[in-house]
Amino acid sequence: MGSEIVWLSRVSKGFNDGDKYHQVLDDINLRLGTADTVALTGPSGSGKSTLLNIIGGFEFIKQGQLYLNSSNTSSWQDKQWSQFRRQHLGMVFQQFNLLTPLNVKDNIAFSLRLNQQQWTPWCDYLIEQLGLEEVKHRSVETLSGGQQQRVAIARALAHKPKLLLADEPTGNLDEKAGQQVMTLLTLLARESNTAILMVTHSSECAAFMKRRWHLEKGKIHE
Ligand SMILES: Nc1ncnc2c1ncn2[C@@H]1O[C@H](COP(=O)(O)OP(=O)(O)OP(=O)(O)O)[C@@H](O)[C@H]1O
Repeated sequence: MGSEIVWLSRVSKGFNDGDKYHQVLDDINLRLGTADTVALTGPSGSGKSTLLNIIGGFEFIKQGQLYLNSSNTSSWQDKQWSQFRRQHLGMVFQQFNLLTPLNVKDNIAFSLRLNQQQWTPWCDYLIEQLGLEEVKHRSVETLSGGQQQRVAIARALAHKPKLLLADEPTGNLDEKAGQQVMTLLTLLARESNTAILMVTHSSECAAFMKRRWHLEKGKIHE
């Protein structure tokens, strides 16, 4: 084993669909190294979100092994999963899961506090770079979809995670904002050695990542 942050070995996953079994991932092997950046593409329903959910511990596997930070997760209990997520994982999913009574700054500060971390100049930098300066004291429920997406991105990056899982992180953004987000993500990967696995349908966004994985019919092609 090398310095992978994520290693999947012979992972299969499927779901029962009525009386049929639908195989989504078929004997997948993949490695994501420190500071690796990967664009994950594939047709709708090919299993991209399922793969992210497995790596984040939201879907469990019965076949194959998942190693995170060189540790085999098959023996992990809830405690280890929450510790890994708090300390090392940033997630931007299609639903932003923001805390709606709170304002922008408090949403970011709340997730830092969960991990006993303080607000740092990096957080101010994120707010500025993501164009959230003017709305930072506004309740997130009053923001547009694109603004909420940028808050979700700031929150996911605030603790400089080792691994960022992002599902269409620029889906609600216009081209300029999308490019700014991609520039930020690449900067983060370089500065903090963060590995990024990002689902995207945009070839412009995919071009910011070093590698590309295409998922189709249960298999990953690089
Ligand atoms: N919890 C679940 N129970 C049953 N089937 C599921 C579950 N999660 C995913 N699936 C099925 O697994 C397949 C892959 O879904 P997934 O959401 O991972 O695809 P995707 O590539 O992310 O799609 P999209 O690009 O449309 O978001 C789909 O056929 C979906 O219906």
